[in-house]
Parts: sequence; C-alpha cells; structure tokens
Amino acid sequence: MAINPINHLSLLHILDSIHNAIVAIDEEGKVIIFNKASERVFNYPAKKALGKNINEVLPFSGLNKVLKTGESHIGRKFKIGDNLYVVNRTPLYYKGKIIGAIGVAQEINELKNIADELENVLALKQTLETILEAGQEGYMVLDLDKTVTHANKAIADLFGLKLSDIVNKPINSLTANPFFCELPESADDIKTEVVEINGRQVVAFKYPIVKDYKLYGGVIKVIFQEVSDLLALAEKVNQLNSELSYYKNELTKYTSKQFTENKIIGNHPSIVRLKEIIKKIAPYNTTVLIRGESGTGKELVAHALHVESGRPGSFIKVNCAAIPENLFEAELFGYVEGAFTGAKKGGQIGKFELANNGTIFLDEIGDMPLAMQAKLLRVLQEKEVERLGDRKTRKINVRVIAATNQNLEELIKKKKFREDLYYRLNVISLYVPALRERIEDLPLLIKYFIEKFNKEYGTNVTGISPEVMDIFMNYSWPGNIRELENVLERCFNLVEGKVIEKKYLPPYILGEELKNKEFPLGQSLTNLLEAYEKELIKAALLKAKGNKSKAANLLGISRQWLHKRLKYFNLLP
Ligand SMILES: Nc1ncnc2c1ncn2[C@@H]1O[C@H](COP(=O)(O)OP(=O)(O)OP(=O)(O)O)[C@@H](O)[C@H]1O
Repeated sequence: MAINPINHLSLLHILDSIHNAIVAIDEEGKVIIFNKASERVFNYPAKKALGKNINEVLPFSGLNKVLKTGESHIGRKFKIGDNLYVVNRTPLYYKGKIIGAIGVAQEINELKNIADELENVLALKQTLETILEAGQEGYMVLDLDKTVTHANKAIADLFGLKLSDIVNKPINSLTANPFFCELPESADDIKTEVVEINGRQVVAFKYPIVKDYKLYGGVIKVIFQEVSDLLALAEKVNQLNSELSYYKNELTKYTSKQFTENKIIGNHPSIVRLKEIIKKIAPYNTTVLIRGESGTGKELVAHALHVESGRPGSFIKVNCAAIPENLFEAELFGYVEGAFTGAKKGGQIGKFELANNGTIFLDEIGDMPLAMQAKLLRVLQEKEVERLGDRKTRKINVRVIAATNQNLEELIKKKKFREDLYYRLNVISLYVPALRERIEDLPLLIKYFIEKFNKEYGTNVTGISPEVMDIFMNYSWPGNIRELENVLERCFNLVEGKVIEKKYLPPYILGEELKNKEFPLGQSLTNLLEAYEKELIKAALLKAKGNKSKAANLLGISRQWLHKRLKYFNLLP
C-alpha cells in the first residue's frame, strides 16, 4: 500500500502533535492513521486500531461512506459523553484516484459556551431595548466622543427628530445645551436638572457609564412630566406634610396636656400622694389596678400613668361593660377574615395589638365575662395574642391597667370574678378617693372647670355664688367629679350673668322631690317620660353611690340597658 512519497515516520510525529483527533483509512477501510488525540477522544489505543477495519474500531465514523461515495462531510457534529465535536471527513486522493479517507475532529465545548453566552447577551440586549422603548421616559447614551450611540424613540420625539437622525450623530449637532453636551466627569458625577427641549421644560438626569473605574460615556434620562405638574405635586406634598405635623403636634398636645398628672386637679393629701405614686410606678411594666367610685378620675390616672411611662405606643381604652359578650374576644384580640359570620373583610386588629408598646386600659374590669377573664389571664401570662381564626401567635409588649368601681372581692366570692386574675391584676393597686372624701378640693375643681367651660363656650363666668358653694360643699356627689363637671356644664348652658346662681342648679341637687312642677308643661308625653326616666336614673345612681350594677338592680333593669340609657341621656363621660 504505497500511499505517498513523504517520509512516513516524520508524518506520524506531526500528526501526533496535533490537538485534533485524526483518523485515516486506506482504500480497503483499514485504519492507517490513528493519532494520539484520537486515542484520547475515542478512548481506543492506536496500536489496536491500526490495521483493523474502521467498522471494528469506530463503527459510526462515517469514513467508509466517504470512501464509497467520494463525498466530503464538512462540519458534522457528534457527541462523546459530555463533549461536543465537529468533524470534517474527506476522501484521500492520489493521482486523481481515491485511495482512502480521513476524518479530523475538533472539540467545540468552549465554542459552544461562547455561543450560548452570546445568545444570552443578545436576549438581554433585546430585553433592555424593549424596556427603553416602553414607557414615556427618554434615554440616550453618549460615548467618549460625545456621539449618541443609543437612543429611544421617546427622546427622538422630544427633539422632534427621527431615531435615525439621532443615533450615531454627535450630540452637539442636535443641541447646544451643556447638560447634554458635557459628559460626566467622574463615577459619582450624577446630575439632575430642569432643561428645556423644543420649548418644553423637562426633568433630566445624567449618569456616568463606568467600568473598572474607567469612564466610558454617559446616559441621559429625561422624564416627560410637565415641570409645572411636578411642582404642583411637590407643593401638595409639602402642604400635606405640614398639615400632618400640625395634627401630630395637636395630638401630642392633647394627649400630654389633657391627661398628665398635672391635670389631676387636687391638693388633698390623698391626691398629692396619688400623683407621687403615679410618677414613681409609671416607668415600670407592672399591671396596675385602679379602684374608686364612678367618675372619680380613674381613667385620668390611667392615662397619666401611660404618659409618664414614656411608652411609645398608644393608650387604648376598652370599656368592658359596653362590649357584648360574644364580641369580646374579637374586640380584644382581633380576628382574621372569615373568622365568624359578620367578620369584616380583611379581618380586624385587636385592642391588645393596637396597644402594642403602649398601654391598654381595661375599664370596668368587673364586668368582663368569666370566659373572657380566663383568656385575658393567659395573655397576661404568655404576653402573646392569637387573632380569632388564626393559629399564629403574636408577641406583644403592652402595659395593662385595669379599673373598677365594683367590689372585686365580693365578685370573687360570688364566683363572678376569677381569683387568679384578680391577683394577676392587683400587683399594684391605686385608690382614687371619692369627691366627698376630699371635698376640700371642691373650690379648686370648680375653678378649673369654670376656666375650661369659659374657653369652650366663649363665656366670662367668674365663679359660683356663696350659696351654691354651700350647697355643693354639703352635697354627697355620688357621681363624683364627672357629676360636678356635668352640673357645671348645665349651668353654663343656662347662666346669663357672670356668676352661677342657685337657680341654675338641677333640682335633684337641691334635694327636691320629683314634683310635677319640675317638668315644663306643654311637652310631649315621650319627652316628659324621658325627663322622668333621666331623673329616676340619677336618683338610683345617687342611692347606689354611683355603683352602676346596684343602680340597675334598684331600677330593675340590666346593667347593659342602664349603660345604654346613660349614653342616651349623655350621662357618660
Ligand atoms: N382630679 C381631676 N382633675 C380634673 N378632672 C378630673 C379629675 N378627676 C376626674 N376628672 C374629670 O372627670 C371626668 C370623669 O373622670 P374619669 O372618666 O377619669 O373617671 P372614672 O373614674 O374613670 O369613671 P368611670 O368609673 O365611670 O369610668 C373626666 O372628664 C375627667 O377629666
């Protein structure tokens, strides 16, 4: 098999040095060349391959077909394991006659990776171009020669030109505006300006393009918002901000002014002591139970404790006597959407969560239903709540202050109040004295309320007559300070001069019996009955020393109904 005149040995050396796999066969299909790269690629020793028919060595080599047909196979791909190859198979000619075939295979994994990367880059380019074309913002990119390399239609429209009139054009052929014509000078040279293009004022941003600390050009972004609209919007935001800070201010004034312990009016030793204790215990997180008759100022004390504590959260009041039993849990702990029929869409946050980082004031705690007491106790112990219909527990940091005008010890005996809850709440107990126990404070309180109502009503009342003072000092004030406040307010509605006289006082204070003459004639029966009902309620409260449960008993009505009527007659705070 004389194949060629070249020095056979040196040819094989050359072939072995080539990285590509080279396999050649003679006209009988026997392997005559199987270089070192082929051994690696096909995992077949050259020694075994040489002299064998190619079909035995590489059954799918395709070389026999080339030999038979004389046709070359160029750029055919094949895979071995994870590696991809491209192969060229050509016939071997000698003196115009096919004397064999040769295949040269090249690994193309790397090339494929590069091609894939290129494909990704192209896809990214497409995405970016779509983003730039969508929307109303205009973009243009300048290279270091201040030539526009990219732009979108929006910016071309703004210049009143076609995109092709902008791209690849020097920027100074489009505009003389220095904002466009000057490139950013450094990596942090970002500029925002209101610029005029075609008589239209727009907001424009200029960013540097930086890679490896080197400046490559700049990007200009233009917002097509009429500047006048933007300015109006900014002004509106400013206005809203100042309104907000005004209301915030007012709110702080309201919360701190109305309720700080300075506004707990009174010089009686019991009140002075109370104010001292409030200051002392306010910073601690302990539960406080405030006791005292109705209208003595328990809520005021609770709020003073909250304000003095400096706790950042809110002061949330819950009137336990006013919540229907079946809504209690939802009210205190909140619920998720669909937790029960009638539940609000989106659910509702409970009072405990509202009071997070602040204080919850459980007024009239003696009226809390027993089942609820158990749940409250658990919350106090675990310091976490669960919204109705939700399994998730939420940690809370709430200071609990409870108040009552009822005898809790009695309620415990009657099994209406849980003893364990009582001890949990009663960590610190404050007593707010009844007005009659500190009647010496009456003149001070009267002065305080007269000033307050003068401001509210725009009046100029200077005081009460000595006769009224005398009546007040001898009256038992079952409704305490709230009653005093209500009586004085009533007088402000009637007073004609500067002094509150006896004639302006409600008859019941004068100890008068209910007589027909107390009701003005010529009114409807409903009005007369309501007036009578109101006086009866007041009389019952007087007899029950302000205890609403007792008053309700005396009247033969439920406590809830009494509460409703008190609300109706405006006898509640
Ligand atoms: N020492 C005080 N100085 C000034 N105002 C007071 C004082 N005590 C009570 N008040 C006023 O009296 C009214 C009733 O007070 P508050 O609501 O705090 O009483 P309460 O004991 O919580 O009543 P209730 O038991 O009915 O809930 C409020 O308007 C409050 O501002």
